[in-house]
Amino acid sequence: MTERIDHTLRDRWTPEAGHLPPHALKWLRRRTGLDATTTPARPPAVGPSELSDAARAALGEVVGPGFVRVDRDSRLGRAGGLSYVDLLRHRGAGEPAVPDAVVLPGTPEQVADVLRTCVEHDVAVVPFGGGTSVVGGVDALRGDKAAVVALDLARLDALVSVDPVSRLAVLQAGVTAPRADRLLAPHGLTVGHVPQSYERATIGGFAATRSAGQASSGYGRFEDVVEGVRLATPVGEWRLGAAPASAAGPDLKQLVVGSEGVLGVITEVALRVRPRPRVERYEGFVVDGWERGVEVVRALAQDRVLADVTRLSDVDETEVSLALAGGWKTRAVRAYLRARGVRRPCLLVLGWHGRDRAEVARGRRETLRGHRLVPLGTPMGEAWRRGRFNGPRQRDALMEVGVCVETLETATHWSRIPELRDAVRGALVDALGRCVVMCHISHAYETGASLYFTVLAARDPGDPVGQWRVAKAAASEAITGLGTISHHHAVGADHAPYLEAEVGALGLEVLAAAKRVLDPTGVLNPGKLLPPDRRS
Ligand SMILES: Cc1cc2nc3c(=O)[nH]c(=O)nc-3n(C[C@H](O)[C@H](O)[C@H](O)COP(=O)(O)OP(=O)(O)OC[C@H]3O[C@@H](n4cnc5c(N)ncnc54)[C@H](O)[C@@H]3O)c2cc1C
Repeated sequence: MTERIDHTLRDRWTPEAGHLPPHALKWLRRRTGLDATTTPARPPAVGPSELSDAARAALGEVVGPGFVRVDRDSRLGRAGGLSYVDLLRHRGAGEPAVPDAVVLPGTPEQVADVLRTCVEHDVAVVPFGGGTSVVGGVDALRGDKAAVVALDLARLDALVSVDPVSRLAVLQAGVTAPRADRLLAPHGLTVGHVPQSYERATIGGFAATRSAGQASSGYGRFEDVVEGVRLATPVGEWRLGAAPASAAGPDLKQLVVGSEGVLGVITEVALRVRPRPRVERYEGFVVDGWERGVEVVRALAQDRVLADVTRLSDVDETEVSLALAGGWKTRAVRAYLRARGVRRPCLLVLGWHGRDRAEVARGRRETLRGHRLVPLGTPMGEAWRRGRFNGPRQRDALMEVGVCVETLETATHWSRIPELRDAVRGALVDALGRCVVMCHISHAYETGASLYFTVLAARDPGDPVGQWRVAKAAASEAITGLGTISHHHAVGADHAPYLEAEVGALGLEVLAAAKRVLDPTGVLNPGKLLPPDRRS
């Protein structure tokens, strides 16, 4: 293994502290009423491991004793994901659920043996990839089991095979996204999957959550690029994906993709890969008004000429981007937009990938044909590309100064986009009072699009977790019936109560039946995906 993510860092994204410039702080005070008094972080309490000596010894026999860890840092480092509430818990507001041990198998066969051992010893198993879940997907819940372990897949980090003729690559589940690109680069290939959690998230995690990357318009969502899966379950191994397309019954592979570790542990994924683009071009444009912007993106999607990256910010998100950037360039952009008569600027970032300049130019021409957009040029597009992984660092900086900052997402059909956006915005504002709610579309389809919300409010120092829980519940209620409870963050523990409204009681029965077959004793990821009364 050539690299490891430092999972001990759970109260922020990276070791480097984030930084907010004074003008941004001033703007935040004005818009949210923030007074910037913060409660100092305190490390959470960690109780003793409840894994029995017999279970620990048996797991040690499978993976080697050094790969069963019960020390405080290892356990705390796999306690929960990286949502705002997770970060709060690791700063001392509420207690994270801490696994009794961390188990690090080195091969798919060891994963299968770990599962059998956990069944024998009544131990719950939480599959853990990059640990970037923002929906409670890796919360160390034990359900009705005697103990719970985090099954960290970091050692499954190899490129298994490449078939350049078929453009297929098989990667082990613990390979992180940057490592996948590095492993495929010598073959001239890429997965093209670039979510904002790119730096930490894994191939297995993407498959388990039906992730969507920033270039999903060009490369597809993750489930579109999964050609096959290898799944370890307590009752045996399951391999799926014999051909590029098949009429051999329902697509069972898609039952595994998105199963969030409740049906089995994905150990390998066969991926449809593409030639690495040699040329990438990103440009910024402005559209006057959100409604107009939505019309443009819908037309691009329905005419099948979306750029590989297509991202439309609403007026508030555009305002925040400009306010946080500050400086003379921002003032110049504002003056330019005023001069062009733009009253409600909405930033549209478009990015094209291709083998050469000619291909990129062709794609650009097709996208822009017939649309009158106000150009901001490549500097604005490039600035977005450079900063596209900065969100989590900005979140750390905002948390440092006492901001409640979180995101949530959904998707719906074009005809319902205005209603859904208004409903979610309204619910968040009602719950939080003075706050900033921003929204963007970054995944568009012929029939609809995702809506991604970012919320900024002054943190309630008395009950920060409760403050967000109330707002999140209000937003989830608003989404129910209008859109999906998750376009790409998945269900986890947080959205499980809302799944029935989306897939129906029969849908839950089908999932529960699959779980009874593959995980009869219910050791796999208790409390996730299926609501509590449907798990067994
Ligand atoms: C700052 C930030 C930005 C994000 N941006 C995006 C984005 O742009 N697009 C997007 O789609 N998501 C995004 N996410 C959410 C998250 O990164 C994705 O859900 C990602 O797919 C999770 O990958 P992971 O390896 O970290 O999985 P984990 O968080 O470790 O696990 C996620 C779920 O999958 C299960 N799981 C993990 N590995 C396996 C396996 N091998 N077999 C079976 N089950 C498994 C876990 O038990 C858990 O339920 C973001 C998260 C953060 C914190």
